Formats: sequence, C-alpha cells, structure tokens
Amino acid sequence: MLPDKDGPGVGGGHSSPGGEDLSVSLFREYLRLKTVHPDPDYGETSSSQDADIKMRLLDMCLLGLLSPICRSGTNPTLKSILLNSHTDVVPVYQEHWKYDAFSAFKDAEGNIFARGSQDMKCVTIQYIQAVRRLKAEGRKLMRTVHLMFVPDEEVGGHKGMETFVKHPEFNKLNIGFALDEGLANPGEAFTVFYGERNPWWITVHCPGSPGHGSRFVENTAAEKLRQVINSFLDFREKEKQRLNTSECFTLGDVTTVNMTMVKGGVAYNVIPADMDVSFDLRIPPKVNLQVCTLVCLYEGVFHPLQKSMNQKLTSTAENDPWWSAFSAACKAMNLTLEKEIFPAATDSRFIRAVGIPAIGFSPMNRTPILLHDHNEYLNERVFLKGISVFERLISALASVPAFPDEA
Ligand SMILES: CSCC[C@H](NC=O)C(=O)O
Ligand SMILES: [Zn+2]
Ligand SMILES: [Zn+2]
Repeated sequence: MLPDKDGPGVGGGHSSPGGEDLSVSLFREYLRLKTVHPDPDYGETSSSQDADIKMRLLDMCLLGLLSPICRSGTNPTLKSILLNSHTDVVPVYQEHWKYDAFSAFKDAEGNIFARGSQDMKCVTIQYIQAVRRLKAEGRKLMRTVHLMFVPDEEVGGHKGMETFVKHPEFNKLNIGFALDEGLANPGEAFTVFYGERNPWWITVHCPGSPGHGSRFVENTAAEKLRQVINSFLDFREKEKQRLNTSECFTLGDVTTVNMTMVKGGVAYNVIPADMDVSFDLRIPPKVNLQVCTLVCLYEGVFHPLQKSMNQKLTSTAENDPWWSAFSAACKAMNLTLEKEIFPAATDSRFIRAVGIPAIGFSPMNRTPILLHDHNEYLNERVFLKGISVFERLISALASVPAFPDEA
C-alpha cells in the first residue's frame, strides 16, 4: 500500500499533477481499500516498498492475521514511542451515503467522504507522513518510534491488539508511551482521551411458563422481560438526565445503557418458554464495577460477551514526563486541548492494561463527530494540519529525557 520514493512522498505542499497534495492522494488511496467488516481485506494494507520505513509482518500466533510494524530511530536502550492505528472499518448503509463510501470522493470544499476518513485511516497516514517528514528533514529522534497497524479493533480486538499485547514480540518493542485514536471536535479545540469507559455487552435470559396464546398464563417470559427492560431503561433515563442537566459532564462521565437485541418466540399463538434481551453498557472508569456486577447478577445477566474491568487512566499531571511533552508541544502550536474519557472502546484499553500510558488523539478540530455514521468525512486542510501536528508531537515525545531507570 505504501508507495516507494517515486510515489506520493512526504507531501507538505508537494502536489500531484491534478494539484492535490500528495499526502491527500495517499490518504484517499488508502480509503479505497476495503478493509470493511464483516470480511475485511487486509491483504493490500500489508505490503510496503517504502525505503524510509522498514516494515515487517508479524504473524499473530495461530490467528492467521498479520500486523505490520514499522521501525524508525535507533536508540534501543530507551523506552520507545508507539503510534498505533487500526486498519479495519465498520460497514456502511450505502443507500444513505451521498457518494460511494469507498471512492474517497472529494467535494468542492475539500471534504473527503469515505468510511474510515475519521475512524481512523486519517491518523494512519498522518503518522506515516509525519515520520517521513522527520526523516526527510534529517531529524535524529532520541527514542525509537514504532508504527503499528492492527486488525479487528472494530470487532473487539481479540484477534488484534488484545492478543498482540501478550505476545513476546510486543514486549520486545519496549514501549514507554502510546498514541492511539481519539474523536473529532466540532469546535476550535482538540479532544484528547486519557481513559475509556468499560464496555459490557450483556444478555439477560428471561424464562417463563409456556402455554396457549389465548390464555392468562402466570409468570410468562414476557413479564420477566418487561421488568428487566424497565429496570435497565429507567437507569438509562437517570444517566441521560445527569448528562443533560450538568455542564461539567461529557458522555465519557456517565453510564450509557442501550437495549440492542431481543430474541424469543416461535409462533403468534405460543407463549414462549424463554426470551433474551441484550444491552450495550458503557461504564466510566470511576464507577464501582463490583456494584455493577451485583446489579447485573440480580437482574439475571448471563453470558457477558464483553465485560471489561480495566479502569486504568493515563496520567495528565503536569509533572508527568510524557503528558508534559505532549501538552507543551500542543501549547507551542497554540492548540487548545479538552481532556475527556473516551465514550466507546479502543485498543488503548489493552495498551493501558499492560501498564503502558496511552493517549487517544485524532487531530480533527472544526469537524463533526461522524465515526460509524453515514457520510463520514474529513476536510483535506484539517487532515494536512494533522500531519504537522503529529510531526511536532512525535518529535517532542521521542525527545523525552531518559528516566533514572533507563540510564
Ligand atoms: C467493546 S469491543 C468493540 C469496540 C468498538 N470500538 C469502536 O467503535 C466499540 O463498540 O466501542
Ligand atoms: Zn477506531
Ligand atoms: Zn470505530
């Protein structure tokens, strides 16, 4: 996928014959690759003839998936910086899109429409182009910078980052700090994420007495189902009120509950012996998860498909060396930062779980949040600015002085 030196190169004002910045052309080329679930084609993302960035494919154990890793920088004794991005994207409802979701159409304002334009193919190309520019400028980075392109984030990361963080190859990278995806911000500011809510995907099984659909059978599955739905949706309403009535809350600070599936029944006139209802809960890091577990047990939850219990936060204290390098670089670029808890789940949760601090950051201001939505787009000027932002950030993070235990 990555072009060699005669290809799009580092961009930065260099344009193709059509007048488009070469980094934008590369971004659009990447957007056209159909790495879309449920059957993502990862094949083409796994090749590179790039002379500046050494890439290798890592066999993900028995899982048959491949993750390329690029290396740059040379000092192997200091902890490295990880620039992580996932290559997969979520499906589209093409009939609701203005343009083909995999054509990367650019309108007259420079808005590039494609699935993955915000989540998160923009960041992948921005990392690559930023690293290339640093190399082209001959900048020597003190710490090694790794780029990682992982599969399957959108379906839980089980065959991607969740497995990879436990792999000996991951350990060998000696990572000290990681950047991963964030969200767009419609205003002037940029949002950074220092933690995530815990996703719980749970199903409540509601058994009951069966019988003929013409009778008043006692203790039916539907009555139990109604109690369960009411109890979860009443809680949902309370949390929604909390979010709407307080200025200081963001989505990442409250618990969301959504009923996403209901199953049961065989015929109009047969009262079913059981029904299942499923919920997607997202629980902020400061909420007591033991209490949540007890509530769910009381409701009769069985078979949680996701039950993340990781409440680790990345330090944003002024004296934290990584955060101080990150925030100082942003300040030097006059960027205003808004610190938040990520409302959904990203691969950062696996990185934080193994003790590595991670910040979620996709440099997209003046942009509506359209990830997973119809007509997802990113403006080319915002995209290009993001490359410069990453150039400064990577340079700052790779220059964090050696810690006493690294000497
Ligand atoms: C809980 S695993 C699924 C991860 C998915 N990530 C991005 O959308 C999400 O639903 O948050
Ligand atoms: Zn994503
Ligand atoms: Zn996503």
